[in-house]
Amino acid sequence: MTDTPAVRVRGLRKTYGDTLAVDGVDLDVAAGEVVALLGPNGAGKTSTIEILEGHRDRDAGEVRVLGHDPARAGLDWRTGIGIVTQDGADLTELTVREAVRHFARYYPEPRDPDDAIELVGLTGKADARVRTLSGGQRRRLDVAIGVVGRPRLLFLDEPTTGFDPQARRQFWALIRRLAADEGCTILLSTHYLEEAEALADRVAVIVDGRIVAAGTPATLGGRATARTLVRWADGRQETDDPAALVASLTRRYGGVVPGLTISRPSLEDVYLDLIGDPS
Ligand SMILES: Nc1ncnc2c1ncn2[C@@H]1O[C@H](COP(=O)(O)OP(=O)(O)OP(=O)(O)O)[C@@H](O)[C@H]1O
Repeated sequence: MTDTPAVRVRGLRKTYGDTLAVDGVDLDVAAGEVVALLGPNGAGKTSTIEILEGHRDRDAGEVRVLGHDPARAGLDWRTGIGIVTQDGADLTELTVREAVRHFARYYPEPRDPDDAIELVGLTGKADARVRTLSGGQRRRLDVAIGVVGRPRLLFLDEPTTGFDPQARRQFWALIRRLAADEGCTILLSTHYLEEAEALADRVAVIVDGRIVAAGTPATLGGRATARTLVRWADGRQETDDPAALVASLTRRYGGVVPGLTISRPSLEDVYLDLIGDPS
């Protein structure tokens, strides 16, 4: 990692008419880091990401992406960035290989398009027309297009929507490889808590256009220091010292404690708490 952050955002604001979509977001992403944006529908994740990509204007705030303001940055800057949007481009009549080749031409040192297709597991569909792909296969193509230019910084807006569980695991492996082997910085949004937990060095939770919590998946919202819930066949207790409680239960039962489970709040528990879910 270098000292210059890949992304530095201060006081970002964006309104659409009367809707305040982004309300004073501060965000730093260090070079080489994987950061996940979490938040309910309409929280402002896509608006934030699209401003960082240079695809949307902002109303206020400082934004630096790879050291430049995306609202004014040139072609050189753009070639350092990979983008996977929620919608994807309209490529229906091209084949998968033609589509990836087309985008590879925009970059000075692209990957071999066939390598990018292989990275996302679409080799068997390289000659298929884009319109014939399933939803999950189409999303994989979007990811291939996002990484074909060997970006230093990759934006992924809900990249695994529609993926089957195996495809999601393969995608996670790809993201880890890009981060670990190529030093690629990654900012992604996702609704899958397990995806954030599997991939992100840090997560930021956005609600109503504001970041309400940020931290590592293990520590977000005080998760690491939250009390442990110990449950057994005929009781339950929250405790700071689960080992002592289990030892005393073991003595009480004279051996195996029936129905014993020990749990900390999951990332999903913490997240639902942060977004104010009453259930
Ligand atoms: N082009 C637009 N015109 C008007 N309002 C918009 C536009 N784009 C977004 N909004 C509004 O801005 C708010 C934030 O939307 P945004 O798409 O950034 O949220 P999000 O967190 O990405 O949501 P999701 O998880 O559903 O993708 C929402 O209230 C949305 O309706």
